[in-house]
Amino acid sequence: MQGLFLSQFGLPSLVPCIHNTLHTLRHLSSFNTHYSNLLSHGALATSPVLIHIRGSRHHSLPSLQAPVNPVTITDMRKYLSSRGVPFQDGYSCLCIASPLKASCGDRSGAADKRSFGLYIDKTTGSFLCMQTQVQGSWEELKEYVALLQRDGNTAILSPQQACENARSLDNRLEKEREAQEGQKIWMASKAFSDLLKEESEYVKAMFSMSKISSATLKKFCVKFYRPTQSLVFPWFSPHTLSLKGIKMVSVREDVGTNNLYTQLTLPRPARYHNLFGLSLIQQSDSQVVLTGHEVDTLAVSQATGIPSLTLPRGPSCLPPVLLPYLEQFSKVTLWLGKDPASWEASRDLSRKLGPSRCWLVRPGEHQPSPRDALASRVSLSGILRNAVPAEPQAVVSFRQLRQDVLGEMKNKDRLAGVRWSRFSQLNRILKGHRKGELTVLTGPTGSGKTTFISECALDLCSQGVGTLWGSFEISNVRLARVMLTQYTRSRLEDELERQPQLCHTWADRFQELPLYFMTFHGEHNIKIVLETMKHAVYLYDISHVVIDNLQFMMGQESLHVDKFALQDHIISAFRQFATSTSCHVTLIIHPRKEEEGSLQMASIFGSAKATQEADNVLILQDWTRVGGTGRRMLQVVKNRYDGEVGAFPLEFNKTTLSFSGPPAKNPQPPPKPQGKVRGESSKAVKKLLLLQTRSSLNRPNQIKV
Ligand SMILES: Nc1ncnc2c1ncn2[C@@H]1O[C@H](COP(=O)(O)OP(=O)(O)OP(=O)(O)O)[C@@H](O)[C@H]1O
Repeated sequence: MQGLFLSQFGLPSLVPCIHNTLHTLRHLSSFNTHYSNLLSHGALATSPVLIHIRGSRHHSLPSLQAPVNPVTITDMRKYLSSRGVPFQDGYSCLCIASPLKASCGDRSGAADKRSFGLYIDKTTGSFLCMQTQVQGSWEELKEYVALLQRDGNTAILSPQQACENARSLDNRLEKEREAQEGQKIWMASKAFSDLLKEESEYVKAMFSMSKISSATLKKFCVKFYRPTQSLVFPWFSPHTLSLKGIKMVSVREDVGTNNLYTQLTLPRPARYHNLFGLSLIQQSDSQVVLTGHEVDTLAVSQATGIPSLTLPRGPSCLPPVLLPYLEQFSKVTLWLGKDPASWEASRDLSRKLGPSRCWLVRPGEHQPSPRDALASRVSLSGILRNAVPAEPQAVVSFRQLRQDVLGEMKNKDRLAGVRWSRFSQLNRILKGHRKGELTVLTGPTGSGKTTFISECALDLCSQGVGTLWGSFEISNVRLARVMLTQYTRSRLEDELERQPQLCHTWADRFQELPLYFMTFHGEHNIKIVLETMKHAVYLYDISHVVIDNLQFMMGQESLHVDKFALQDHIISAFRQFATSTSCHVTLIIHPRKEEEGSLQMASIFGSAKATQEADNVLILQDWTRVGGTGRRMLQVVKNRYDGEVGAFPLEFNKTTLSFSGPPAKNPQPPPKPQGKVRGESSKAVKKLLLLQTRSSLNRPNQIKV
């Protein structure tokens, strides 16, 4: 699967490397063949997550260290013009008549002009042919164009060729397996019209969508799967209208009035590229409302009649492969939720979509989420009319800033950023991890800087913060091994022999984290690193980049360049990157020299530029150096957000390689990711359970999910 990602987007220097990590662990404790047998006989493939791992385990990683050779929009335009290929300049894509053609005709009759275009992503050059669904890199597209011009004809692909063009056999089989599972669940799910009235009402209440009419649910083909009490949202191919996948959302009762929901997609999230509602879009539609949740789309559509689509993985992620489907809209309104994080996300996503056509709904007391607005009878059309343009203005008055200022005052805590779950003392001082900031960490050689920042970043990543590592000093495999140990809070290598299944269950969960690694090792040029970071932000919605460490970017430059000036230049570049992409950058910098006593702000290598540009400066103090007991202390010496500084002790645990909390006595697999939903439904869950036990409904055969 990782291979698909890489070839698909032509960015081979970003690889999730859990495969290698397990490989290393396996060697460490002479991992036996028993586990492989279990896998090949499918004994572990009881859940979609395991299916995914089973498939990916057999893949070999693509070649690392391939050069990043980004193509610019100017290059693309020039190339197409020089080849005499007419193109349309869209918002985020260039559109050409596709040189590819599927050998099977369009069977649905639903195809329109849009379906025959080939869309080229203006940022990456990767393309998507709507009719054949072939995706590829800019280089591959150039090959197709050359082929077309040589033969003077359209390149005819069979559907199978089309599939194989972008996917390995393993990948295809895995995908087909997932699709079959999805199909089974879909077939066993009930349309709302087939539920008893009482049951239908309770299900709606359970999912806080009492005001969503049955007609709307029918229009969007939403179903209910009784065995797991889940809403099932379909993913239809916009071209053939066949079922490509599903998203299941389930509610679990929580203490108090809140419920927890779990979400599962088939295919799994990395491949779930559904814009829910796309099959209902007409060619003539020129405006759309983008939401972060399916029920919000139902609410918008029902209350306003305006076409609405849901992002596949919540408010903060828009895979670029979906951009071609949004090209037809000259007005896109982003209404992603009711919290400040959704507001930030909408501003970030508007950059991808082209800000000139984007309008943003600012969350506020009178502007809740679409689902809540419908429930409390607030006019959704009115809220949409209040949307503000996303295009930044050069000069503004307080009148335009007023809402933002008041919003910041009201949501002070939430704006402080994502809070660490493992480092409460860091929350006390820094308040949270905020987008667009630059953090500098220093500490004596070997004091544990990498280990500490690895745990901090992992903590955030586990909460959904897309993270990209640039580990220039230690290999990605070693780093991922440290992270996996920190994630499980146990020595997994000791468990591999006794409980291989448990280890792989942990690895499965770890693999689902939004975590990526640059494959640069040793010294590298800052320009290439920055280019890779920019691409990662665009492709994977990364919001935290860790660079370990700055010194590895210095050696590539000419010997004649002044070292301090060079470092200043690199720091400015990272600062600018953080600001322009809204991405947090954490930069490890070695201290100036081995100084006696504890380190100070001035101990950081180079001029004062690093500490001037940084929003946060952290020092990992080694107490042994000042006659202490060997413990470490983290000192926050700069905090631009609210000025609070301070220090707290860090206790290192050698078993778990962690600076936080005790080791797990019996490591258990972590719970699946969960989120909170409104509390309307706790009672409804109980009632539904009662109703289902009492009623004489015939339950379909349970399918193991
Ligand atoms: N507080 C600690 N006490 C003892 N060992 C530690 C501590 N913190 C980290 N280590 C161990 O020390 C080794 C080096 O740690 P790490 O690579 O994190 O240090 P570093 O400061 O990043 O090193 P460098 O200066 O070379 O970049 C690792 O094996 C790690 O497990």
